[in-house]
Parts: sequence; C-alpha cells; structure tokens
Amino acid sequence: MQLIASDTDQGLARMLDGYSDPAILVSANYEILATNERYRETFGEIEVDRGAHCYEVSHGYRVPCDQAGESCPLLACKSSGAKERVLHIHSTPRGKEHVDVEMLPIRGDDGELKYFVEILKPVSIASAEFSTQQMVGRSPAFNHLVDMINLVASRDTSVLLMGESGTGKELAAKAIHQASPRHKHLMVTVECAGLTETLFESELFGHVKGAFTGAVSNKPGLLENAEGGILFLDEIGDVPLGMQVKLLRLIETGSYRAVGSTQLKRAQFRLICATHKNLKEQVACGAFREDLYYRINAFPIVLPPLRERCEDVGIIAKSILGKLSPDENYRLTDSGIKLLSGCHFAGNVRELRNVLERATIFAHSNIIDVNILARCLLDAAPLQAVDQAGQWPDLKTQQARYLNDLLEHCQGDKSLVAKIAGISLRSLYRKLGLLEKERR
Ligand SMILES: Nc1ncnc2c1ncn2[C@@H]1O[C@H](COP(=O)(O)OP(=O)(O)OP(=O)(O)O)[C@@H](O)[C@H]1O
Repeated sequence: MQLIASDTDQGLARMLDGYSDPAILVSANYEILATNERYRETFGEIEVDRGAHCYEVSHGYRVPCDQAGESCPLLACKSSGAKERVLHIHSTPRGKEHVDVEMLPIRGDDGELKYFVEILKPVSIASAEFSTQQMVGRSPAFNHLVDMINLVASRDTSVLLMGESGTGKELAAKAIHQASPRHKHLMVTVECAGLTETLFESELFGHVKGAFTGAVSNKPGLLENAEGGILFLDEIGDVPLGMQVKLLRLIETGSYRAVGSTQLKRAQFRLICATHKNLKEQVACGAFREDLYYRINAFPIVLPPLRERCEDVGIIAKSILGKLSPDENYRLTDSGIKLLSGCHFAGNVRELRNVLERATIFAHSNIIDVNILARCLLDAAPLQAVDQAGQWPDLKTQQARYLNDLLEHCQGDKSLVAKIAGISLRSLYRKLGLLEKERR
C-alpha cells in the first residue's frame, strides 16, 4: 500500500491491498489518498506526494472528468450513494488504455460520503493506441462498444452483432471469443450469405456417405470443430427459411443430425451471430423467423458506422497501415488524417483499408500525404451530405458544402480539390465564383 495523504484512515487504505485488481482510495474532492500494490504495478507510482487528483493522474485533465466532457463515476457515486461503473480511457505507462472503472462509496461515522474506492481493471479486448492485433479506437461510440463486449464476453449469452458492412463485426466476434472462457476452443465462422439450404445444412451438420450425389465419404460438419467453443454465424439474415427451422432446433435442443443420417448428435457451443440487415424488418416481412430472432438476440450489440467515430479514423488508419506492411513503417501526414476523417466511408473500416492499400501502392516513399490519399478516395464522399435534421439539402447547397469542406480539407489547394471532385480547375473556379456571388 502506498499512503499519500497522512490523515487518511490507515485501516481503510490497507484494505486496498485485499483487492486483486488495481485500486485506489479517493477523497470526496478527487484527491488520491492511497494506492495498492497492483495499481502501482499496472499504472506506476504516483509521483505527486500530496494532492494528486484522480482526473490529473488518470487523464491529464485539470478539472474533474464531468467538467472535461466525460462521465465521472465519482460524481455519479456521490449522487446515487451506490456503486457505479464506467469505461474510461486512462493514461498509463504504456500509453492510453481502456479501463473498466468501478467506484464504491464509503460513508464516515456521520453517514456522509467520505471516501471512494476506485477499482481499475484494464480492458485488453481493444486498443486505444496503434495495434495490429485488436480493434482500435477511443471515441465515445467505440468505448461504448468495448464496454458492451467487455460486459458480455465472460458470460455464455448469445450475442447478435448488428452494423453496416465493414464496421468490424467479425473483429468484435473475435474479441468476444478471446475474452471468453471458451478461448481455448475454436471459434468457427460460417459465412451464411450465398449458401443454399442444402449446402448450408451439410456444411454445418456434415453428411454421411451416400447422402447425396458426390457424398463419397462421411464428412463432419463445422459444428464438430466448434465443440466447446464458439459458432459464429456471419450474415445470419441470409440463412434460407428452411434452414432457419433446423438452426432453431439446434439452438433449442443442442442436437442435430448429419445429412443422410438418423443418428442424433449433441453439440455444445456458444452462439454469436452478425448481420448488416435489419432483422426486425426481415421478421415483419416474413423473411426471418420471429422465434429464431428472439433466440439469437439475447444480447444485441450495435457496431457504430465509422462516420459516427471520426476521431478514431487516424488511429485506425495507422493500425491498418501497420498491418498491411509491417516492414515499411508508413507514416500518415496530419492533413492526410484530416482528409480521411472527414470522409463518408459507406464501406466503413473495410473501405478505409482499401483506400490505404491503394495509397501504399501510389506512395513513392513511406510518407502518405493528402495528395496520394486524394487519388485513392474513389467512392468516399465528404461527410454531412444529410442535414442534422435528416433532411436532404438541395443540390446547390449540397455542392456548396461539398466544395467548402473539400477546400478546407485540402488546405485551399484548388488543383487538389478539382482532382478529388472530378472536375476541371476552370469549372471549379466557375463554381466557386458563383458561390462567392451568392454569398454577397
Ligand atoms: N476498430 C477497428 N480497428 C482496426 N481495424 C478494424 C476495426 N474495425 C474493423 N477493422 C478492420 O476492418 C475490416 C473489416 O472488418 P470486419 O470484417 O470485422 O467487418 P464486418 O462488419 O464483419 O464486415 P461485413 O459485414 O462486410 O462482413 C477488417 O480488416 C478489420 O480488421
């Protein structure tokens, strides 16, 4: 135990060492009074002798978290008088990390809230810094996603991952697998899109020799590989209706038959499904069974589109470059990151990845700048095509916004703007001239 403030209740401070997770004792004015050994091992010694505030040490803020635009668990704890938790990004000796923060209130003899025990569990399923292995991000939308994954991973609950194409549903499924008690067993992915009912059934359940033309020997199904582990059904919305009944039976009874066999087999697995479709709408129009929908949807997690976490684009882009060419040490310029952060990637992280892959082909050195990126942004449109109110602006307003945004991104470089916009420089000057006239 490291005791910082001398007037701290010593017994209370010593209690921290009973926690196997990093823990600190905090006063009602956010002062850190004591830390346990596990905390110091994980987050380092607190250098300031006296008056070190939790918001300074964990975030480098000069004011409490709630005044810096974040949720403050201590404040929440003060108002509820009960245990509170939140997922925060903390500064650590290793850089920024996601941390699951739990705050417990302790009352003095007079019944007033006097101390707070803060337990800080580092979350390893995602990275807030460059990483080629994990999901990367630090925006509020991404942190919420990490929080959801972190909460459900240790359970055996079925998870439904929903989100547009390329938002990272498969990566999220892998993160759940790695953080789950089943991580020593396999996660078997079944790509449901484009499979006919027959093919789906024999892939999943296996078949016996002679079950159909071409079944020359017994073949085990993917379910056998998933035994004890995780079955990940990607694009569950594309499973043919006939197969949905068999899937439902499998989930409800844990048993199935290989194609052509009468023998009942048992399967033991955790289910994770993913879809880019709106399954509720699919249910309403009769394309997806309602009973199956409720079976797979025990814990829904929505993956936010990239345009709702623009702050993450830079760190994701750097991580993707590290993954694409580990030896090249590609560097993105700040204006390049700014350009990418302002784009509407309909294909989300996958489209960003494609843009970066093209950029590595065009780059003459390991520097990827705004000019190279502009050549590679084939489909990505600048953000804000749709109004805040969800209304489509008229074409003129839309064009004006587009050109203004682009000019800003390209730091006034009109040749570059013309190139990205796919118009001649003359035509750009004409349009800008018209805009100017209208403004006056
Ligand atoms: N947060 C992230 N950080 C780093 N890379 C990411 C992140 N999210 C997605 N990616 C990368 O983006 C690509 C697409 O991700 P993934 O395949 O998981 O998306 P998906 O939602 O399953 O797509 P689809 O619906 O088309 O199958 C992958 O290369 C993945 O590694």
